[in-house]
Amino acid sequence: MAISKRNIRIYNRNEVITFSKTNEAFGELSNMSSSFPLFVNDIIVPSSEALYQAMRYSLFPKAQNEIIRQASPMTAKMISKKYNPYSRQDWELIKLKVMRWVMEIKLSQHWNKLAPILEETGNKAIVELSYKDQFWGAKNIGNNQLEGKNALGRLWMDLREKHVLTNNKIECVAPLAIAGFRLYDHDIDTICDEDHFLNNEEEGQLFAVV
Ligand SMILES: Nc1nc(O)c(N)c(N[C@@H]2O[C@H](COP(=O)(O)O)[C@@H](O)[C@H]2O)n1
Repeated sequence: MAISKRNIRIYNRNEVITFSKTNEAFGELSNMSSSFPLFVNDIIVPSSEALYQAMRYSLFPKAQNEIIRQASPMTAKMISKKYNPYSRQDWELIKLKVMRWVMEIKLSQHWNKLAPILEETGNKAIVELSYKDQFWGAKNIGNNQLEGKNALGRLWMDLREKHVLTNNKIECVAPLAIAGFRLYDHDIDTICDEDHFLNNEEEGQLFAVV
């Protein structure tokens, strides 16, 4: 799909942190990672990709359910494609806000894993390296240059600056003020990190007392 030239960035590949495949360096930052399930309205959503795609159909619970049932983030995206004609009409206008909301939940609920990874990126630009997606990522244009809007990388950089570098953990994520922002026919609650996902050390301590 052609994208407007506004907000396009060019990065020198040698000067930035890139992520692409989930099993490679910084792959945790990809929405295609299945290691970061999310907890929304008492529902476990297997990946950030599934949550983002499900919100595209926030008035169509059947599509949401089929997307959220997928353990594989890529399959969730593929299932979502099938329902594209039933997308929210305002999707192109709200999708960046929705992605930001999803990423805040991911960072908040997996702070112990993700904050150190974002810290490790220092003050370098973070870029989602893509073969074709110049909206969410940037692609190789030769001469060690990457070109794209890199929306996902830029959202991570903003979260890094506002929360990680200032050690300002996100405790609660408010729902977006968007009409019909619903999951399975219910309004979305403010989502507070109540340790739904204990890390191994915390789990060990819990079991040690009983
Ligand atoms: N692995 C992968 N393959 C693609 O073909 C992609 N376009 C992406 N990008 C990710 O897809 C999500 C956005 O989906 P929409 O194009 O808005 O439906 C987002 O998670 C991108 O990071 N990844």
